[in-house]
Amino acid sequence: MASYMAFTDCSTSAPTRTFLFSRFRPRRGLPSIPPHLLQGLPVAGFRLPSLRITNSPSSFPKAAISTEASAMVIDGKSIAKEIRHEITTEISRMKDEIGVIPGLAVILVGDRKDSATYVRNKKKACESVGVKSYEVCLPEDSTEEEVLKFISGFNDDPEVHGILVQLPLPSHMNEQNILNAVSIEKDVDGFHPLNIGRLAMRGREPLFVPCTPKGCIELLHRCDIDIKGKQAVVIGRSNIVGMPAALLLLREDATVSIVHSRTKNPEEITSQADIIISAVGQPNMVRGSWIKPGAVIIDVGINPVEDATSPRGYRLVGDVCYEEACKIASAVTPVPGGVGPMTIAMLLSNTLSSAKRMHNFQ
Ligand SMILES: Nc1nc(=O)c2c([nH]1)NC[C@@H]1CN(c3ccc(C(=O)N[C@@H](CCC(=O)O)C(=O)O)cc3)C=[N+]21
Repeated sequence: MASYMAFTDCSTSAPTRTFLFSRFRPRRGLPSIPPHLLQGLPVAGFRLPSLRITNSPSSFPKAAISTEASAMVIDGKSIAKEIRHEITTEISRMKDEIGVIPGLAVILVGDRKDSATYVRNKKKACESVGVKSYEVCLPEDSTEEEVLKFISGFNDDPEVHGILVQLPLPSHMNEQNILNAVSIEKDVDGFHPLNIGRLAMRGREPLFVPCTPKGCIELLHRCDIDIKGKQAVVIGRSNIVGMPAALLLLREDATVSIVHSRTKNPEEITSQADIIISAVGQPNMVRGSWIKPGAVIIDVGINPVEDATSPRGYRLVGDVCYEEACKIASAVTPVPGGVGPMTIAMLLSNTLSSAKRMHNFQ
């Protein structure tokens, strides 16, 4: 337990090159070129780090970083932008062909500053792609019934294709009752037990997959990182990230372990992973020694740490000690600019799919 929680500060000052993997996505018909084969090729103004092919018994990772190794930074912000662009195109096509505009309703209860920021960002993102957003802000001391009344109104509103209740809710509310009330056809967060249940079952399809885990997998796909047959470790077992991330990796044919606060040897287990998804909310918990050389790291943590030199008085760091990870991993997501922007892109994507499904629009 102690070793799990122990972390030391590992400030993020390492200069790293930002690299948009998605540029390498093969266009139709072209074979996929694994990044490790692109050794030394100058691409889009960047050179890939020099990679050494090892004789690792597992086929992954083939590339271990040599000398002053520097992992490729998975640019979630650019990839999310590319996805928003694709969504914008689809939304205008739908509007032109059937006159439907996807709508997303967001319910915010209370005055947590971080929640207000997230909701503001979601609204901005909706505007940027042409999703119509409906926002309800209720005071902290609202009753559960009041929230349920708004959910029921949005459930019945044909212009609303997605409903999101910003979490966490005030402690006097029963989160389960509230999440259960969202119609599964509009559950763009994918938090309804029926959607999670289907996600957990082979041969069943959820209507929606939770946005953050979906964003993690989308990053791997868009970076041409194979998941099938790989050892994946998810750190954290929350309903909204860890658990669904593990289920998604399993659906992608990874061999999945979940490391959590009662795991006896988290470092030993994590250091065997080809892919690590960390979602615990402990700054710098995952140290270099937890990382197998060449592993791919998706860092979901967004942790404020004090920083007098920053204008806000704090800065955001992930769960993973970024500068150590950069020396050992083959690819790593930064915080901010990694998974966060993908979460919002996936929310827009789920809202678009919902509108398409409701109107039978392909
Ligand atoms: N029902 C519900 N659904 C959610 O999806 C949900 C939620 N409740 N409650 C809170 C968490 C958190 N979350 C984030 C979304 C985007 C960023 C994001 O875009 N972050 C940026 C900027 C961070 C900054 O600078 O403040 C980044 O990482 O680069 C972060 C966090 C969604 N959540």
